[in-house]
Amino acid sequence: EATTGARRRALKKQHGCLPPKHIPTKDPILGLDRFFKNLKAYKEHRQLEAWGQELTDNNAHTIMLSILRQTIFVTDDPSNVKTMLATEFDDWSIGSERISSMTSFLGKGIFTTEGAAWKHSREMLRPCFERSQVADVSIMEKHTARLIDLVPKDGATIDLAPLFHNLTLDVSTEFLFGQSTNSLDPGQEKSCDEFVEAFEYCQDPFKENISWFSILSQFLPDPRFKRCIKVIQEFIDGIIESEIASRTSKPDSATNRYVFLDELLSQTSDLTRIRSELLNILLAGRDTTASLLSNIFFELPRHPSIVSRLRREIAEHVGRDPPTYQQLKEMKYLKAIINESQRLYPIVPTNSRQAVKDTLLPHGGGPDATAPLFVPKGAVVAWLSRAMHRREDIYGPDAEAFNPSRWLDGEHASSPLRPGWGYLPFNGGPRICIGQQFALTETSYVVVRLLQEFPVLESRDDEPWREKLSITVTGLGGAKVGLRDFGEG
Ligand code: HEM
Repeated sequence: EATTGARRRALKKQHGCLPPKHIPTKDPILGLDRFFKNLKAYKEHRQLEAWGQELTDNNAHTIMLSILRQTIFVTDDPSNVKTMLATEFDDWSIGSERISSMTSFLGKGIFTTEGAAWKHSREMLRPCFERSQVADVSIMEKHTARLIDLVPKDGATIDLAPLFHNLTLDVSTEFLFGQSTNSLDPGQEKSCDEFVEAFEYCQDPFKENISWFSILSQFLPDPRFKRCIKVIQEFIDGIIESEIASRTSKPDSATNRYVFLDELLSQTSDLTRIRSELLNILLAGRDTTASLLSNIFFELPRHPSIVSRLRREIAEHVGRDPPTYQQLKEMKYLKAIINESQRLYPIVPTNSRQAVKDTLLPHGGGPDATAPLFVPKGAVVAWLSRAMHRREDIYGPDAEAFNPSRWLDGEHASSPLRPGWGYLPFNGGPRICIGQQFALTETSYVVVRLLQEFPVLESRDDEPWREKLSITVTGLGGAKVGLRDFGEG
């Protein structure tokens, strides 16, 4: 029997692996200097940039770091990411940390499981998403119209970000549960405020204020967290029960609206399972789409010529009526704008996987990190989509600029752009975002409707984009704009 060491040496030799570029810390035991550097960057809202800078400073696309006694590899190399997410999918776990921290809040569902349990979730949910695609647009009009009602039409400054947040919550709950939180409707009694507050509390581990106390409190019991979980569970259970009751009282054809929960009820009768899947999807789909919309409305008013071209496309494809699903799909420039926003500001800007056995990555070894890399069982590899999306060797020398034309063949110096695994807003491989189409439809719909409604769109903020980082990232400054409608005449 070969020892682990001998086996590993043989594996490295066989594949020509070289040692990684290890970035030393001043504190060699805990790596505390790096920890404090990260904390400082986080507080200054430039953590993502600082991580990317670490790669640039070391002139390598893959490095090895030690933080608080944990060794992690950091990469912005597309072939490494492809290996973890697709080619060698079975060698990689979503990580014990993610599973334990998120299961307590979301339960076991598509986002928090792996292996056979995850496969089962994915198979059960896929048809629900496929069937929902065309129906989405009808849900969106009602909520978008409410958002438009709340926007001042005389050019007064408004931050659209909180409204997008409410919009995606109202749309997601209507789509998933058949009952909307209606947070944008001033006339509705807010019966779900308690649920919304509890859901938001559980989602943000640092409660937006990272400090010594908030870090320490991660290790202390949190009675409020427990109370919030109870509120969330009771709220969803109530919805599931009322949906079951309405299914029994009405035959299938009595309602023609699409409800995800109905689809799910026809696949399983396990209520705990249904509750968990709904929460998993609500978490995955809500803030992400709201942040994407905010980022688009951060950039658009800063680029009047891009807005003019988009308006021409809307006029040609849609006119003044609300867009159909088919029309949205045909709008190439709109798609290029969404792509470009997700390139510069990917909503899931960094992610990681943990090796479930000794394994290999194609790059990361040797002084220039281009030789194969040996990764021991248990090691964590983080990838930086934000840094990868700004690589000049993939996107050209203007990689830091917002320029949707780069996505249109023949319109940019690096055309045709085919970034492959160098562009990953929704990840790739078997765990690719299952709600991608839903998110793109919702985003496209809202962009088109707002531009149709408001011929004037002005920026009211000259700050650069800065990050507000939690599990996902959103723009700290939101989307402050001034809008004017067509007026009375
Ligand atoms: C702009 C919006 C969105 C972005 C950027 C986004 C991004 C992502 C990414 C990067 C992942 C992979 C996470 C990982 O494996 O570590 C993911 C997974 C997932 N997303 Fe999205 N997402 C968006 C919207 C949505 C929407 C609207 C839904 C549902 C309505 C949704 C449902 C999911 C689910 C259920 C998963 C887990 C899939 C699995 O593990 O098999 N997402 N998303």
